[in-house]
Amino acid sequence: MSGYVPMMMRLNKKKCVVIGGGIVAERKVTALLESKADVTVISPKVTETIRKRYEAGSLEWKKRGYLSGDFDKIPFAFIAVGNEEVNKRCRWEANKTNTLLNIADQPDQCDFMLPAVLRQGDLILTVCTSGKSPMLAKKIKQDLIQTYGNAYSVVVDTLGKIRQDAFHQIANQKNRQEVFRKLIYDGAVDEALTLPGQEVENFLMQKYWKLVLSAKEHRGEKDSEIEKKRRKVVKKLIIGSRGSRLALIQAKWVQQQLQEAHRGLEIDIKIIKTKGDIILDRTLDKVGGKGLFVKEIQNALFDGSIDLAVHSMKDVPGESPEGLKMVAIPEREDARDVLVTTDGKSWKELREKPVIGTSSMRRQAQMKALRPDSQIVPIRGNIETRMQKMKDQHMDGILLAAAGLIRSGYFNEKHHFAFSEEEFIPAVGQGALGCEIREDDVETTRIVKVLDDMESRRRVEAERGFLNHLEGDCHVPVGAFAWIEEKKLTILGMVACVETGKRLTAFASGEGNAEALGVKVAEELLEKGAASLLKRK
Ligand SMILES: C[C@@]1(CC(=O)O)c2cc3[nH]c(cc4nc(cc5[nH]c(cc(n2)[C@H]1CCC(=O)O)[C@@](C)(CC(=O)O)[C@@H]5CCC(=O)O)C(CC(=O)O)=C4CCC(=O)O)c(CCC(=O)O)c3CC(=O)O
Ligand SMILES: NC(=O)C1=CN([C@@H]2O[C@H](COP(=O)(O)OP(=O)(O)OC[C@H]3O[C@@H](n4cnc5c(N)ncnc54)[C@H](O)[C@@H]3O)[C@@H](O)[C@H]2O)C=CC1
Repeated sequence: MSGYVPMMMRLNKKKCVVIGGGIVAERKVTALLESKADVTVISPKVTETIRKRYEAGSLEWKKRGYLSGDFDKIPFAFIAVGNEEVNKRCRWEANKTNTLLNIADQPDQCDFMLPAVLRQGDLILTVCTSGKSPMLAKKIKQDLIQTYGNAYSVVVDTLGKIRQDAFHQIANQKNRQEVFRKLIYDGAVDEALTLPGQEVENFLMQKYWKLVLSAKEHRGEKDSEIEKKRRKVVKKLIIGSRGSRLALIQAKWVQQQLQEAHRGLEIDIKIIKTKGDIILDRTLDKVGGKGLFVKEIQNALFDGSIDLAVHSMKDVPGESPEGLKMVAIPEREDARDVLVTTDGKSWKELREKPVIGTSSMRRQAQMKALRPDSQIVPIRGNIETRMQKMKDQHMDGILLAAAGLIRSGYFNEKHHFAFSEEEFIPAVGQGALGCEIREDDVETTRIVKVLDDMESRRRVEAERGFLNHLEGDCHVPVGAFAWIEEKKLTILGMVACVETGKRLTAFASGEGNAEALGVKVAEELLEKGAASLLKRK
């Protein structure tokens, strides 16, 4: 038997008549209702399920046998009576009314037949044996579940979003298809299928954005006038940043990355002043230290004066407040701490009783752990001020974050000794930036999401899970460092004592939820007695 055209049909409100009310009719009715067809069942008796659907008002039921005239203005009819005489009359009438017919017990008289169906969300796999062996069709469908499991539903959904976006991003059809081809044939989809469900979308989006970016770079693509018109017009974006040199460097980096990803997008940087007088009139007095600049910039997001805030994740305490979200954690910079001296000594080579400048409890405690003889002096201000103070006050060294030095263009191996992350555990989120926006700002989400780096995000999430669980803040020497090797996330957490320099550490590895892994390490530290160190503020 041949000559079939497989079609996906949407029966929305189309009139369909089902003659017969047995178990086979019931199966057809179920399929029809799923497609929102306007169903009439004609049968003296019906199954329990059909009756319930009738009572619920989902279908019409004519409690009688088939009568000629039943197909009047009916485009589709299903006969499941099991009576050759009835089949014959139906076939004859359907030819006159141009009704397409399915006869459950006479494949050779069918205009169309129903396949066995496997659905994974919007992925629909159908199997048909052209009437030769419906049971085999059912078996093949069941076998297909092994290969096309649940995960496909998310993959299909995500590819759908990507494809929609690509129509805006990539005007040229060939280039667009090349991006799809790379995602689908070169392993990205296969890899996505091995990930936990909640990570699939993020993973594929990353791959997609990277392809879009590199394709544009390689071609040095220029928009033709027509392409420009086709491209969706995006509004101007305003990034909010603190005014320090480093903060501005970070904001400008984000600005540049976004402009590369979305040609023609206008982006301005607005400096948010962090003066005490502005703060006082907004009842922010209770938020101390680091949280202060973050809060102010978040307020600018809330009142709409900026669209995007660029934070150093190290400065962001706890979760985003309700109404805001950290939409992207870009690829993380070096997370290590650095000993800055005039001649690049390591901590071992420092003279006896070295004078070291730092105001961080975490750095102080760890310096004490390495060099119990060191004398810590407080030092504040931005990178430039601190380096100047080191010279003016003849300190032996100061402790700074590598990321800040690198971003500011100061890092120099001759003067700087970078600790390994294990010997000197970094602050939570050190070296990572966070892009925060209003939660309901769909357009900015779309624009900024391109910067999100899944690995960096997972690492930071683990570290923050750890910190939040300990309820640590900048007054307690807490540190954590997470890294990923062959998809496996490992986090090393630490709580230290400022006076003794004693460090308590714990670590855990896993592939599941990053935040939970951080919490696990925090729990372990609490069991080891971290609580007493945390209380001593
Ligand atoms: C021509 C067709 C017309 C149509 O109905 O559209 C048709 C006709 C007939 N089916 C019969 C029997 C069975 N049908 C099933 C099951 C299904 N039958 C379906 C479709 C079709 N069945 C169309 C062809 C599709 C194709 O060739 O692939 C499925 C795929 C879709 C659906 O109906 O929704 C659904 C699986 C749903 C699922 O995936 O679960 C089972 C198994 C079971 O129920 O477990 C049996 C018993 C075993 C056996 O006989 O093989 C008989 C003989 C009746 C008798 O012996 O008296 C006839 C008439 C004949 O062949 O003469
Ligand atoms: N296509 C398929 O997937 C399958 C088809 N079949 C065949 O389909 C037919 C129906 O199977 P079942 O639902 O199990 O049978 P069934 O005997 O349970 O149902 C027949 C239904 O038709 C109704 N009926 C009887 N005379 C009628 C008339 N003149 N007008 C309207 N309705 C009438 C009955 O009240 C009953 O509800 C059988 O011939 C069976 O061999 C069986 C299995 C699968």
